[in-house]
Amino acid sequence: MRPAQPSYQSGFANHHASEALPGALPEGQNSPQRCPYGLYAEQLSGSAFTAPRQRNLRSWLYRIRPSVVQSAYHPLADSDWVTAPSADAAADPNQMRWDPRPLPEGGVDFIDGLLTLAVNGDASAQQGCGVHVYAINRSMEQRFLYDADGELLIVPQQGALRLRTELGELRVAPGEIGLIPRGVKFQVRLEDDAAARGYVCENYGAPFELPGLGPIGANGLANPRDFLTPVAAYEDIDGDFELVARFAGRLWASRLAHSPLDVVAWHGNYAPFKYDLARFNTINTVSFDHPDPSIFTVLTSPSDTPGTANIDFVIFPPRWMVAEDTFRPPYFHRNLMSEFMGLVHGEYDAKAEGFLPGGASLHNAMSPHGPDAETFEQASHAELAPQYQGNTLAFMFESRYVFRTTSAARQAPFRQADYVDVWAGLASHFTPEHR
Ligand SMILES: O=C(O)Cc1cc(O)ccc1O
Ligand SMILES: [Fe+2]
Repeated sequence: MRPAQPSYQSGFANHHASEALPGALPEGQNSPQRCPYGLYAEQLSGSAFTAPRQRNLRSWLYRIRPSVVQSAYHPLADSDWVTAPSADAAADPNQMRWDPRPLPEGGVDFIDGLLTLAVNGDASAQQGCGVHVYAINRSMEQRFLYDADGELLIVPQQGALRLRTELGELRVAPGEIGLIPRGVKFQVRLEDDAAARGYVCENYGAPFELPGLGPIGANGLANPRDFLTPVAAYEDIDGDFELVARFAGRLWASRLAHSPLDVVAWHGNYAPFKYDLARFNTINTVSFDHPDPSIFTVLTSPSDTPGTANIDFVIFPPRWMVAEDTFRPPYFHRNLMSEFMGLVHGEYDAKAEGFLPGGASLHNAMSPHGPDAETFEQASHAELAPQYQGNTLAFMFESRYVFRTTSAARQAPFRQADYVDVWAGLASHFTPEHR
């Protein structure tokens, strides 16, 4: 009943309808007295009932057993997963950078393999996010996870993942992203490779949505139809299963005697999705100067202040550089917003070396950053022919809230202690006697 290769329905936050058995979806209503095939109806609400229609999120799930059929929750031991606010997390204006986190030894699954680098805001207040890196070499078999604290934006860097969710299955490979909405039960399996690594933005705030396009017009950036949501798929298996809940910054576990992936049909607009970042319609200057990276926004989680995101998810994809008489790489910068960056593959145009695929950097509010000395030197003298920058895929989680790093991030052996020195070679070239 569960597919070898997943099938998808297209469209961002569409009102989808899907059934794995013919006629499993009730017609014309949500809660008939008796559901087809003896299924139970269960609503999953991703917004307040009274959220405005454009922001209202919910799906109706038709499942073999309702989710209440589980044991009591009991707390699990703490892991490397940290949630804001946390006494362990410290605000620090220092620019920070990390090498790729090493892949694990022994069997480590997605829950155990999640390590938090930074958090901001307050999960219980539905503000801010957690930034994690996962490094795993084991599939989740008998255990499942849901996150009550936020949605999970998963950015694989190495190794494809199979995200098996209540609402169907997604295959997400490096160069793609996957999103698991708050509360959706799922498990992560390794698809082809023995190990996998990537980044996760655990968004405590408003769910990610497509940014407004303003003068760009009706099309461009991430187009809605390229977002893919799974079709319904279920398994009817008895056994000993663990359902792990992330709740208010702790892990809890409940036991089930059946697989929680027992949703035979569902309809609604609250569902997981994937997106291939290669589908991003990149828009940039064809004249001069370096536009602000907001032109590369894939998804935004708005805050209560217009235009000032809880988190923007921004990518730096392959693109042509054609700007004339321009310093082409990212400019020197101090920003109200705080910038966490990762690299999926290739090179990032502001950093000649040291920012590696699987690595990360953090430039907190108003901390200066920008091209390293070598990049500045090269780009100041480069011949400005049209140039295709093909070997690159970087991304940024940009937030209005200062990122607080975990002690594990600050003390990590893979942290680059000397990062600030990448700018030390920027000497004065000031020549008052020559323009
Ligand atoms: O590398 C960075 O810091 C991100 C970034 C990229 C860019 O093109 C312009 C500004 C900016 O902060
Ligand atoms: Fe910046």
